Amino acid sequence: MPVVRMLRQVMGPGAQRPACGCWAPGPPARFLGISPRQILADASFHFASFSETDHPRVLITGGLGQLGVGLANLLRKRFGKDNVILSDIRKPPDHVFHSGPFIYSDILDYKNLREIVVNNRVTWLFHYSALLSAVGEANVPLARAVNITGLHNILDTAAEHNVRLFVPSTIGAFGPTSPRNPTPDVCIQRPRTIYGVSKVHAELMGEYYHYRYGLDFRCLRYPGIISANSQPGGGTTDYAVQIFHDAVKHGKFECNLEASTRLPMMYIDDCLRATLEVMEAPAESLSMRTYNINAMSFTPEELAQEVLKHVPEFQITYNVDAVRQAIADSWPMNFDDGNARKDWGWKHDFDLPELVTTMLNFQVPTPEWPRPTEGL
Ligand SMILES: NC(=O)c1ccc[n+]([C@@H]2O[C@H](COP(=O)([O-])OP(=O)(O)OC[C@H]3O[C@@H](n4cnc5c(N)ncnc54)[C@H](O)[C@@H]3O)[C@@H](O)[C@H]2O)c1
Ligand SMILES: C[C@@H](O)[C@H](N)C(=O)O
Repeated sequence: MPVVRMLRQVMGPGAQRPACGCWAPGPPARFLGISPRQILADASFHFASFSETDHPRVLITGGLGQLGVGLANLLRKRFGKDNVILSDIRKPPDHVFHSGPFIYSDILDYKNLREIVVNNRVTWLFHYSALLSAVGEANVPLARAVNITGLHNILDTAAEHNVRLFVPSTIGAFGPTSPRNPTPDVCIQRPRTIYGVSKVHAELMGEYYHYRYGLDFRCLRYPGIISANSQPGGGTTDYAVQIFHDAVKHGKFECNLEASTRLPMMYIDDCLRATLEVMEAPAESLSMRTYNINAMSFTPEELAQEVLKHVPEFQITYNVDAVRQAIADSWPMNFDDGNARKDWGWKHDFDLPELVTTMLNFQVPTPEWPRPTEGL
């Protein structure tokens, strides 16, 4: 069988005529380096996998960060424990290792990625590996490798094996010349961090692979995400997580952003639900492939006022970190997510008062009120 015909079988008819109606003559050149024998083996594997199960077979990269374990919990409830594989380059804690499949995966290792996708018959991939805004500025070469080269490996693997791909973007994909209040889906994007540049690159490359090769690419721009039982990975919005721990433990908090710095934020349960909802949305409902999502927007001062309602002795002081402040000053203050609400029915559950109550309840579990399972 000619190589091109076999590749079309692997990628399916959607690969030839994507939603845009343009013709996608074939996969990227890297695919054509595969031997025909290998393609044949992979092709029969795919056909078997689609007929065997209604549930997607999921891989999460970078799954041991702030968001990945919560996402795995949510998806395992929905699709079954064994259908969701968490992966990372770090060693998982015991409770994560025993909660479902976990494997080592370095997204910079293209061959290993392909093996994982083929051997596990992966049909959905959530690509969470990244260096966030502040740690990215501290190590630009590593951020460039992980966030850009790693993304290329993911895109090629997903396109080659007909995998539906979710890549999160961020408020950090906008910059000082973007409209900031509110920031619409489509506007000027000239971020000034390597993190932001890599995320704009991811948005554009994913959309390009969609139109050119039929890749089922879906992307949400997340606000700063707030979670109680997972630590943030070195971003500009991390203060909005740490404040709750310090309020309960010490009754005070030293903030590394100025009191008036307004940023869009979201509770983790809303973020993970949005992620599942956009992945399950019918393709016809998606007028775009990259959407803003939003829930609330506040300053450190406003957050502190809300905390004060629950912790009357709470005090906030400010010791501004120049790097984080410059980043925050270039980001959106409010996010316009009207398209997500219109196209696939996005609706957040948590506003600021519910967020603060929930976060503080997590910090002080009582015997009568068992700790809820976050991210489910
Ligand atoms: N948390 C937020 O507030 C937020 C907001 C917007 C977007 N996002 C996006 O969501 C995704 C997940 O965010 P997070 O907060 O969980 O990030 P995180 O920094 O907490 O976790 C990232 C994970 O990637 C892993 N990683 C690093 N290099 C890797 C490599 N070479 N191969 C495989 N894994 C590697 C790390 O070990 C880490 O566990 C990221 O893409 C991030 O940009 C997060
Ligand atoms: C906003 C988001 O992308 C991340 N929390 C950061 O601050 O870098």
